[in-house]
Amino acid sequence: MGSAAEAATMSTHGSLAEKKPTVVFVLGGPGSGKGTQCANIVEHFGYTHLSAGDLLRAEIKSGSENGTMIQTMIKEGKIVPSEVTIKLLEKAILGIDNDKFLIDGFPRNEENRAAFEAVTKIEPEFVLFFDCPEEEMERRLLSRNQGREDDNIETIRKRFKVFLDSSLPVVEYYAAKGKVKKVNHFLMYWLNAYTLNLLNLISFQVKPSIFCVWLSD
Ligand SMILES: Nc1ncnc2c1ncn2[C@@H]1O[C@H](COP(=O)(O)OP(=O)(O)O)[C@@H](O)[C@H]1O
Ligand SMILES: O=c1ccn([C@@H]2O[C@H](COP(=O)(O)OP(=O)(O)O)[C@@H](O)[C@H]2O)c(=O)[nH]1
Repeated sequence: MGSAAEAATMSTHGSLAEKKPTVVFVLGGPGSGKGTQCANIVEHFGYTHLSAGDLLRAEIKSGSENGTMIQTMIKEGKIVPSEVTIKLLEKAILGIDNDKFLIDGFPRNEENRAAFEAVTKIEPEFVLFFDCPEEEMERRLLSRNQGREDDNIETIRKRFKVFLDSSLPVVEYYAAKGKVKKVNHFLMYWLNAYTLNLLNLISFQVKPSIFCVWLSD
């Protein structure tokens, strides 16, 4: 289960490939601020924010047949099989009358990435990458207070490892294609004041390399 080829053959009604929305992937470690900044971005620009994690948590709540499996994977900090997450993303995108989406927290590994491209034929416009040190992410997650079952120190450590081993290679893949706009945590401390700069980065499509000089450590 879960290969890109298998995902490509699953029923997708072909509609996402037809809709061809603009997609921006928002990536970063657990607690790096993806959700927080997506909320800022949608407030000012015409994007719809889709959090893959929120879609999976809603699926658990809905009592679907996959609910128990998803719950176990999230508790363990593991990555849910691509076909499950991609189906939820597809359903959400097709059900929303917009053509610009911020996809937050996906793709989380190479297999997610390859399966999404195989199924949807969509390449992201670019990737917004929130780069934040582990100790800062840990501090934030432990005080996030959203009652999440995975915001405990044991699962957090597992999620950090999965991020380093499986998710960073996805960022590197897109960086090699010149598609990554990196925002570092020093900027994020000031992000409320600097939100407009972040938004300009998106709306004017400034070359990532210029911003990497400005934004990175
Ligand atoms: N720049 C920041 N400085 C301090 N705390 C932040 C910052 N951005 C987000 N947070 C807080 O950190 C926690 C994790 O942020 P969140 O956006 O949920 O991260 P992610 O979606 O990447 O897991 C939240 O409680 C949020 O309020
Ligand atoms: O595409 C995704 C997105 C999320 N998850 C699972 O959902 C959890 C929480 O992800 P989310 O993006 O909501 O939170 P973050 O870890 O970034 O704080 C992850 O650890 C994974 O177990 C997943 O399997 N695939």
